[in-house]
Amino acid sequence: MRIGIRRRSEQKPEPASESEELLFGGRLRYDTGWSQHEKAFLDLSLVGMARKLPSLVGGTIRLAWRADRGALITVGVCEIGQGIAQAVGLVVTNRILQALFAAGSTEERLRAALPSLVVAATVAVLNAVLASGSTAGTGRLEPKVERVATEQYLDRAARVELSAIEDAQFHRLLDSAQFGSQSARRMIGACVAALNGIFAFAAAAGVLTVLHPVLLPLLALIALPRSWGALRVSRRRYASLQMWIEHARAGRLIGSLLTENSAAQEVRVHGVGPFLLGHFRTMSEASEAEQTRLADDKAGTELFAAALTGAASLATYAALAGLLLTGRMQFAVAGTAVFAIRTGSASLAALVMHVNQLYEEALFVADLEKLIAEADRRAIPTGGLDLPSQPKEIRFENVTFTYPGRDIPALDDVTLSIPAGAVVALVGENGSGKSTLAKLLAGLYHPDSGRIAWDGIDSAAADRDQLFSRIALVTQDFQRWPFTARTNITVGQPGAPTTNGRLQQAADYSGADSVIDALPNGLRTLLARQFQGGVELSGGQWQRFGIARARYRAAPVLICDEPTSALDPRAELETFDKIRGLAAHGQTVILVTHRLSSVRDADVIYVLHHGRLVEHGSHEELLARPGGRYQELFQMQAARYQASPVSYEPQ
Ligand SMILES: Nc1ncnc2c1ncn2[C@@H]1O[C@H](COP(=O)(O)OP(=O)(O)OP(=O)(O)O)[C@@H](O)[C@H]1O
Repeated sequence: MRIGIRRRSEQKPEPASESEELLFGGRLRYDTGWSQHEKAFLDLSLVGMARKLPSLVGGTIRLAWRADRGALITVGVCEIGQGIAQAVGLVVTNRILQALFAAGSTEERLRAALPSLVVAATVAVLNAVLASGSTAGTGRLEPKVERVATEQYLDRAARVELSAIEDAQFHRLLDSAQFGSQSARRMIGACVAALNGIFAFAAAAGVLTVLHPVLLPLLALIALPRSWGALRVSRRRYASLQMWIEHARAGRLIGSLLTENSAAQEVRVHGVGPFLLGHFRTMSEASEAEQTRLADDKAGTELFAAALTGAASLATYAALAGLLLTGRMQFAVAGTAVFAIRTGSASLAALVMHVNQLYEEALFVADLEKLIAEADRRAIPTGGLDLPSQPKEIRFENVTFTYPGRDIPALDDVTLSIPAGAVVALVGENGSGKSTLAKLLAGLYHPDSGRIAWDGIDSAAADRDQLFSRIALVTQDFQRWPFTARTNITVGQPGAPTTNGRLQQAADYSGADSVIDALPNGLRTLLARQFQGGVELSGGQWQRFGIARARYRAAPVLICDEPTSALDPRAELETFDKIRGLAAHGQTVILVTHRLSSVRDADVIYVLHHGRLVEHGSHEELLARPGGRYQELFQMQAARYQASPVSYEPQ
C-alpha cells in the first residue's frame, strides 16, 4: 500500500492492453487529457480550495435560483435557523452543566437547571422542524438543479457545429461534462451540509473560545489530518476518472454493442458475442485494477490520517487535563469543554468532508462550465446575411475543403453551378467527395477556401437558420427515429404545427402510405422494436419514411444522398420519377447516387474524382465523351445487366 503522493507526470505510462490495441488501435488512457485538469488538480489544496470555493458555490446557488428560488430560500432560512439553534443549544448546555455542578442540594440544582432545560428542549424541537424543512426544500431543489444543468448540457451539445461533434477532443469534454449535472445536484446537498457544518462548528468554536482560548487551536489540530486525507483521496479519484474516461466510454460501447439491435445479427451468426464479451471483461478488469489501486490508496491515507487525529485528540485532552490540574479551568467548565470539543471536532470533520465533497463535485461542474464555454465557442453562429427564399442559382466557386485531421482535401477547387428547379446529379467513385459536397451545400461545413454563393450571397456569411430552412435532406444514414410513424414524417419540420393534408401528401409521395396502412396502429404505430408495442421496418420501408420526411419539409433545395439504395426496383423507379417531378414544380434536387441509370434524365451531371470535378454535362454529352470517366462507369454498370446469365454450380 503506497501512501506517498506521486505526481501523474512522474508515472510511467502503462502500455495499451491487448483489447485497447486490437479494438481501438492504441491506448485509451490519456495523460494529455489529464494535463487539461492539472490546474484544477493543483488548486485542490486548502488554499486553492478556500480561494475558489465561494465562486463555485456562487455558481451553484445561481443555478438553484434559476431552478426554484422558493425552495432555495426555504433551504437557506432553515439552515441559518438551524445554525442559530445549535449555538443557542450549546450555550444552554453550558448553563445546564453549570447549574448542575453548582453548590446546593440536588433539588435546588435541578430547579436552577430547569429553565435552561426547557429552552434546550424547545431549541431541539425547533431544530428538528427546521431540519425537516431543509430536507424537503433540498429534495425539491436537487432534481430541478440537475434538470437545468442537464438541459444546458444537451442544449449546447445540440447547437455546436458538426465538426465539433466529429472531434474526439470535444467528445472527451462531453464525456467528462456529463457528470456535471449530477454533481450540480449533489452540490446542493453538499452546500447545505457544509453550511450546517459551518454553523455547528462556529457555535462550538465560539463556546470553546469563551471557555479557554487555547482550546480552539487544539480543535483545529484534530481536524487537520482528516482534511489532508480527504483532499488527497478526492484529488486522486478525480485524476483517475479523467485519465480513464475514454477507456470507460469504450467499455460502455462494447457493452452496448452486445445489446443493440443493429449488431444483433452479426453478434449471433458470426459469434461476435463471446469475442466482445471477452474484450469487455479485459477492459473491465483493467479499470477494476485501477479501482482497487484507488481503494488501497484511500485506505492507507485514511489510516494514516486517523493515527494523526488520535495523536491530536490525545494532545487536546492532555492540555485539558493540564488546565484542570493547574487550576486554570473549573471542573464544570471542563465538562462543557469536553462536550464542545466532541461536538466541534465532529462538526469540523463533517465540515471538512462536505467542503471536500463540494469541491470534488465542483470540479465536475467546472467541467460542465468548460464544455458550455467550448460549445459556445464552437456553436453554429446566429444571425447573418439574408438568403433568397427561392434562390435562382447556387454556385460553388473554387471550393476546397479538407476534413480536420486529414491531409488530402475531400473537395479540391470545385466550381459548379446548381440552377433552381433542376435535377443535379453528383456521381463518382467511393470517396470522391459527393457527400462532402452535399454537406457543404447544406451548410454543415464551410469551405476552407472559395465560396458557395446563393444568388451571389456567400453562404458562410448567411444566417445559418435560414440556410438550414432552405434545405431538406435524405442522407445515406438518415435517422430512424424510434418514435411513431407520424413523428417519423412530421419531424421533417418539427417546429411547425402538423397538417394532416401535408402529412398524407408526403406519405403518398414517398410510398410510405402503403407501409403505414399495414402497420397495426397506422400513424400511431411506434417504429421501435425495443419498446412495448413497437414494430420494426425493413430497410426499404424505412427509406420511404426518410423520403416522406424530406418531402414534408418542403424546402426549396432537396438533397438526396443515395435515396433509393434500399428500395426494390419498382419503388426505385417510382421514386426517381417523383424526384424528377419535384424539380418540375420548382424544387431544386441534388441527387447523389451510384446508380447511373437513374441520373440519365438529370439536367446536369457532375462527375467527381478524388475531390476534383472532372466532367460535367448531360447524360448524352458525357456518354459521347470518348475515354470519359462517366462513360467508363456507365458502361461498366450497363455491362453487368447485359451479360448473359451466369450458371451457378454449388461446390
Ligand atoms: N467526417 C469525416 N471526417 C474525415 N474524413 C471524412 C469524413 N467524411 C468523409 N471523409 C473523407 O472524405 C473523402 C470524401 O468522402 P465522401 O463521403 O464525400 O465521399 P463519397 O463520394 O460520398 O463516397 P461514397 O460514394 O462512398 O459515399 C473520403 O476520403 C473520406 O474518407
